[in-house]
Amino acid sequence: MHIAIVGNIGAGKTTLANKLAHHFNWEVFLEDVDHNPYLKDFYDDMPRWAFHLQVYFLNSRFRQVQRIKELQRAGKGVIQDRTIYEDAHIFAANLHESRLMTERDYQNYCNLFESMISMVDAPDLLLYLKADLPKLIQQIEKRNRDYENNIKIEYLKNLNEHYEKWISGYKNGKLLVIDVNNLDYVHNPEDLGIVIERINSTLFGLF
Ligand SMILES: Nc1ncnc2c1ncn2[C@@H]1O[C@H](COP(=O)(O)OP(=O)(O)O)[C@@H](O)[C@H]1O
Ligand SMILES: Nc1ncnc2c1ncn2[C@H]1C[C@H](O)[C@@H](COP(=O)(O)O)O1
Repeated sequence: MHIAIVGNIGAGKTTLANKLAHHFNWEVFLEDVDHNPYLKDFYDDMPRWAFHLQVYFLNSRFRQVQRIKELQRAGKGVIQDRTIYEDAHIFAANLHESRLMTERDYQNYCNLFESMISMVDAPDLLLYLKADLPKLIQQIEKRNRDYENNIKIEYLKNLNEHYEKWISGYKNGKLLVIDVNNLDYVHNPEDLGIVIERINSTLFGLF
């Protein structure tokens, strides 16, 4: 079983991924953030570092996909925090549309993505955490990563629009959309229970 959690920056993916991994006793795959050699530079100067960062994330996500396949073959369950689809359909597409990535770099990136995606299996469940801008801003501030302090509201808004468009056309497998605006699974166990019930019901038809 492979559940992938998708959603905008600060939506609560990592927090939920850890909680679900604990609940189901499955492996968790988190994003390569703390050791990412480009992320801080990217936030300082997006046009300069956009392509480098996208290639870095694409490769790290692709490696993750290979490790997830191995675990699945061994019969293990996996929770994944963010997917390779989001790199291309959300972040790279947004950088291109916002003219922060050149046409030439974007086409080069898309060709690379196309070569890789044929070797990627869709998750058994794509769990989209849908959050409005105030919730995202509040949670990004709460997390307080220094390089994210200058993220523009416009950037988050554009990413949210890309998420809505992508999710509305997602046909690769089961999809569960959870509005997290009024959920607090950090402090309220009942809220975590609601999410788990909805996952069980979507995956196994329970409840
Ligand atoms: N539903 C929630 N309610 C309240 N706080 C949350 C919720 N989800 C996440 N948080 C908090 O918001 C911050 C960002 O969450 P995180 O899981 O790192 O988001 P993401 O991985 O999507 O960027 C963390 O400090 C986390 O404790
Ligand atoms: N593909 C990406 N392009 C640009 N930025 C990205 C990409 N994937 C992740 N990020 C950024 C967004 C956040 O600042 C960190 C971690 O993501 P989070 O949603 O907080 O888990 O990396």
